[in-house]
Amino acid sequence: MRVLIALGGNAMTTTDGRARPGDQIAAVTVAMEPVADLVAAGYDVVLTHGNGPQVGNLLVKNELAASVVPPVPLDWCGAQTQGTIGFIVVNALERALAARGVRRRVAAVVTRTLVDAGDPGFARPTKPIGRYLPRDEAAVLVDHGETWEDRGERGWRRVVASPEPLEVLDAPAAAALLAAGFVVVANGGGGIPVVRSADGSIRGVEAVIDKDLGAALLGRALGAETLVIATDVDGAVLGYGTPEARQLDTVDVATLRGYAAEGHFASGSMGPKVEAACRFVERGGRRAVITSLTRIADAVRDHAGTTVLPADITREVAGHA
Ligand SMILES: Nc1ncnc2c1ncn2[C@@H]1O[C@H](COP(=O)(O)OP(=O)(O)O)[C@@H](O)[C@H]1O
Ligand SMILES: NC(=O)OP(=O)(O)O
Repeated sequence: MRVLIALGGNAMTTTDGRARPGDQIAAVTVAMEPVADLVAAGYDVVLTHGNGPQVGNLLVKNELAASVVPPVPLDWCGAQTQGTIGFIVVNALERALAARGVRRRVAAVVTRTLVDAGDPGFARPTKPIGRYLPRDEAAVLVDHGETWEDRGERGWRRVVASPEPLEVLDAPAAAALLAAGFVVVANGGGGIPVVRSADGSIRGVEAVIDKDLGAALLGRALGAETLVIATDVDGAVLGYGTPEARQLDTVDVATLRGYAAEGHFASGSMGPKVEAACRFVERGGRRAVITSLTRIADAVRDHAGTTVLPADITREVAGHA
């Protein structure tokens, strides 16, 4: 069975979102344990990952150093995070597989994802990236022309353009590596956003694609049956942060979309995960699961977190807070 596992960028760092190298390696090392168990058990695993904290940090470095070295565009920063995160995921997974006596090669693919140059997302930044700052520090950067948003108790966060992913252009390369027996890491950070010019050529555009929406697209392109969206909470919660909070257990797409329309899932965090789970299932995936990093193996083998199924298979089963 082919499974696509999407690792959250925030879940691969620490709660302060600072993404120190040691924290990232430690978190990825832990995350690869259940992944290695699944590969060892014969599951056909594809990995993708977020890059929100990392691409935001890179952008800051880039801007601070602009007077010394030439700045690079945001899509280059995205490509660089695919390289770095892919590197630590490949190292950690190969190590975990070797510890289990499993001889499998792991490869990370630099992956471009097509977007529409006219996407309204370019005019209205929605994707939170980088570190959290207190309101007064964010206000200074807003005065310098950046867009920042109040993200609740953790503070303010910079937001950038996030167009809809239309096609994972390098999915065929990932498919060829899978067919050759590799475990594949692909479409990190939702893919490097690119547009197609009138002459057919491809060029990068400055944006950060939502990795969960990218994962839904990649999952279907590669024929995955199950999508697991692994993050830092156990599942999608109704009334999140209120005394009435209730985690969804098993839910069909139509019911889940209804809850989304009622505003239960925050934009830029749980909202796109819910949308990605719905799209994956609507486009032929068997099931999508939103759960925590520690429950990846349970989600694939059995049941964990919030499971989203096609409308004709299920109705909501009451969960717990
Ligand atoms: N309704 C909700 N149910 C659960 N989590 C929610 C909800 N609304 C917002 N969240 C937030 O979504 C976060 C996970 O999304 P995000 O930070 O983007 O994760 P990742 O970086 O792992 O992709 C959780 O830490 C939680 O604070
Ligand atoms: N690109 C992206 O969605 O990254 P995060 O999951 O880290 O926010």
